[in-house]
Amino acid sequence: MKINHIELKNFRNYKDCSVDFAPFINIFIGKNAQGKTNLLEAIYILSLSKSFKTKVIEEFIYFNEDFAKIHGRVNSHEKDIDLEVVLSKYGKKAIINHKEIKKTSDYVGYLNVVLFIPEDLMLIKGSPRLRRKLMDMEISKISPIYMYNLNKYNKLLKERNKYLKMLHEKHRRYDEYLDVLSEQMARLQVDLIKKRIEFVDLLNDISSTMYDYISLHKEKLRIEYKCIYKDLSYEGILEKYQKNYQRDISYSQTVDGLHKDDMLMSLDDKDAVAYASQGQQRSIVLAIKIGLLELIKKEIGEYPILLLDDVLSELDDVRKTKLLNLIQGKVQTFLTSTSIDGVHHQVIDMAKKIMIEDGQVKGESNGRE
Ligand SMILES: Nc1ncnc2c1ncn2[C@@H]1O[C@H](COP(=O)(O)OP(=O)(O)OP(=O)(O)O)[C@@H](O)[C@H]1O
Repeated sequence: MKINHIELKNFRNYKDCSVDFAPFINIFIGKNAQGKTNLLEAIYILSLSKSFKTKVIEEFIYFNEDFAKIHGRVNSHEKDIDLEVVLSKYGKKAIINHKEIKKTSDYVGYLNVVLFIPEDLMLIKGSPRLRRKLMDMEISKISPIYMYNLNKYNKLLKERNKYLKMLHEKHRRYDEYLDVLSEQMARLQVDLIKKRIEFVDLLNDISSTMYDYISLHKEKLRIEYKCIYKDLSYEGILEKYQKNYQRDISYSQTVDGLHKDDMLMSLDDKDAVAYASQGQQRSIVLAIKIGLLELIKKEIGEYPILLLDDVLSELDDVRKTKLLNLIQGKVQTFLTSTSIDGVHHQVIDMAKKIMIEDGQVKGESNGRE
């Protein structure tokens, strides 16, 4: 999978911009605050119709303009595809081959990306919400039905919490409507959790091998799904809900569910949250990101594209070299950097360099020029 070309209109600090990309490594080079990350963000939005930075649409639109447009030409499974996202005060429009797509789950999947940003280092020691977000995002890329059912589950969860709050405030006991919501949530969770477990098992297989390579065979990485339920059948999940109706009403909250699950990581069976050093955390995140590239390739038959925002400066020379070796000649990669002066690797030498200055492409060069 490759993105060959992008055009931006009124997107962030780009008034009008059009760039062709190289099939493997593209580096956006420029001083701070010139628009390198904005260009990466545009590719990301083209992929998922949402950003990794904000949900506020106005922030994407060039100051004082009415709309922003991102258009890209993608090649996937040897077919050319036109993707377009238009952002305005009326909302967001996602378009494939000039046809508007209403459901996000129908749009996602034509351009798959794996993103690696410095904040991802929080994945190990940060809140479980970050790890759930990673699982949900990545499974959604390979399974539109997962994304569709997860959205349904999240809507039901919101509705159930609102209802619990009302019951609590009016000092009422559970009723049939709470039964209906609980049944629907239990039914959806059976498949959603199964899919998460399958995904984490696969990620564990691939990422533990990657970790072994990155860490020079020092420790063994293990990733496991941590589920709140012991019995994963529909009846088992529903019974747990029914047993805890009174507790949920008094907390005005659905205490159990996949929205509380987690992904556990350990090194030589020691919990990474408690014991992993900074360097080990970097290696785990790197192993997970490379693992995701391989996992997506396994599921859909093509490598996704890789977006690295300011990541080279976060990695030491050994990890940098390992990463560049692994993606060399396989994965179309976009990276941002203020300078590549200190980075010595043939991947960097051969890359397409795109100079960014004040929301404009000020120069392009290929290879060793
Ligand atoms: N809606 C917008 N309209 C115009 N300019 C914007 C808009 N949103 C962001 N910008 C500008 O974009 C610039 C930031 O761009 P970006 O985050 O891509 O920088 P960068 O080149 O990646 O820098 P760094 O190296 O510091 O990360 C800022 O100058 C900001 O004011």
